[in-house]
Parts: sequence; structure tokens; C-alpha cells
Amino acid sequence: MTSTSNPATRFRRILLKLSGEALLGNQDSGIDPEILYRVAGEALEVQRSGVQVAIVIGGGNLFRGAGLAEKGMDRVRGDQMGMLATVMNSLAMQDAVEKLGGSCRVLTSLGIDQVGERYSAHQARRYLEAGDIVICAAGTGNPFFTTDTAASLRAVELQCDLLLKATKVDGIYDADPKKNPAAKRFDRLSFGTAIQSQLGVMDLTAMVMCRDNKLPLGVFDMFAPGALAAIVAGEPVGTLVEV
Ligand SMILES: Nc1ncnc2c1ncn2[C@@H]1O[C@H](COP(=O)(O)OP(=O)(O)OP(=O)(O)O)[C@@H](O)[C@H]1O
Ligand SMILES: O=c1ccn([C@@H]2O[C@H](COP(=O)(O)O)[C@@H](O)[C@H]2O)c(=O)[nH]1
Repeated sequence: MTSTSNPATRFRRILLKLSGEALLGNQDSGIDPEILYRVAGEALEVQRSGVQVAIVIGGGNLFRGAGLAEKGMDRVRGDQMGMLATVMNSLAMQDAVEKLGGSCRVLTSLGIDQVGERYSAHQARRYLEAGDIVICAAGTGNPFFTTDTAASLRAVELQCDLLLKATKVDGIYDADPKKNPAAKRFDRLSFGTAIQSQLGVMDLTAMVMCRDNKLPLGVFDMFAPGALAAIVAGEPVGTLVEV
């Protein structure tokens, strides 16, 4: 087995949580190939620099269980559709990584053998050490959770040094910047402050999971080219949350 670990880099293994909704780009539904390929290329660049890269992708561009339930669907069934949406996004990302010359595995938390191998933390770690990008699809496999929570859970299980949330805003603000243009961005803050002030960018279950396991969390703009490589190189991009 070849290891991708490189002592010269700041992080050995990261988990990158990608916004499903951001994959929409300027489209009304589905996946914008330009965004998909750019993000795949950036993840691959970081992986080739010697950092092991696991990925969790949201499903907000396709379905969210809560939204389906509001329209009358059974919540559990709606959440299952949401989890399957993350599988579709994961397959698209796997395809893009492979088209760019990388090696990528999709491990799913729901049993869909023909589509992806069933998730196991030990197998995921083996693939990461062998130089594959590993996409953890279908969230936690359970309804009533989000892919933010799945990302924090997988990051802890996979012994990642850093969880990075790539989203539609460029960090954590003292209020939702999409609703309040006067909101101020934090460069750094503690989990205590983020949790107490209920700063909505990441759900509370995910924040608590990171805090309790001393896993630093970075939040940055998924549309900013080069941001991922810069963060991994130790540059202060977006917001860093620490214990
Ligand atoms: N205090 C805050 N700071 C920054 N963003 C915030 C804050 N409060 C709410 N938000 C909102 O949170 C959103 C990101 O959260 P959301 O869960 O929608 O993420 P996402 O990355 O789009 O997830 P998905 O993968 O489900 O599509 C941002 O678009 C922003 O408008
Ligand atoms: O563990 C999980 C993760 C996700 N879901 C469902 O999938 C959608 C899409 O995920 P987002 O985090 O909103 O992008 C989510 O709304 C849930 O319906 C889930 O049930 N369990």
C-alpha cells in the first residue's frame, strides 16, 4: 500500500463537506458541470499535494426531507430521498475526479451494492491511505440528520485533522449574511461562542460533535477558486472554529 501522507504538509487527512445547493450554480436544478469539475480539480490538487481527502456532499440541489415533508410527504421517506440525492451528487463527483485522472471511491451509508460499496470506517481509511479520494455518500444512513452531521461524524471516525465546510458564504458571521448585509465575519472563533450564539451556518449537532472531539472546523466559500489549497497550506481563509 502506498501512503499519501506527507510530513511537509500541514494536515495529514481532511474531510471536505461540499454544499449540494452550491452545485446548482446558475441552474434551476441539478448540477452545474463547471462547478463540479472545478471543485473536483481542487480536491485532487490538494490530494496530490500529500493530504488525504475524504468528501461528504449535501443534497440540497435535489431534495431535502424537511422540504418534502412540508409538502405532505412522510418525513422518513423524504429523508431517504434526500440521502439518495447525496448519492447522485457523490457519483457525479466521483466521475469528475476520475475524468481528471484521480482515483475515487464512493462508500454509501445505505445499502445500494451496484452503486457504491457499503461504508465502513476501516475500509475508508485503507482507501485514503492508498491514495484514493473517498466520498462518503447517503449521509449517516438515518433520517432526521443532515450531511453536516454526517460530515462531522465521518471526520471523527476517519481521524481527520480538519473538517472543512465549503458553502455559499465565505465564513461564519455574527448573523446570516444573506439576510443581514451588515453582518460581520469572524476570522476565528470558539465552538463555545458558535454554539451559544447559534450561528446558523452549521447545524448544532455537527458543531457539538466537532467540539467534543476537538476537531477544528473551517468554513469557506465554495465559489472562491484556490481557497481550499490556501487553507490546507495554512493561510487564513474563511473562518476557523476551534475548541
Ligand atoms: N451566522 C451565519 N454565518 C454564515 N452563514 C449563515 C449564518 N447563519 C445562517 N447562514 C446561512 O447558512 C447557509 C449555509 O448553510 P446550509 O446548511 O444551507 O449549507 P449548504 O452548505 O448549502 O448545505 P447543503 O449541502 O445542504 O446544500 C449560508 O448560505 C448562509 O446563508
Ligand atoms: O444523515 C442524513 C443526511 C441527510 N439526510 C437527508 O438528505 C437531505 C440532504 O442533505 P442536506 O444536508 O440537507 O444537504 C437532508 O435534507 C435529509 O433529508 C438524512 O436524512 N440523513
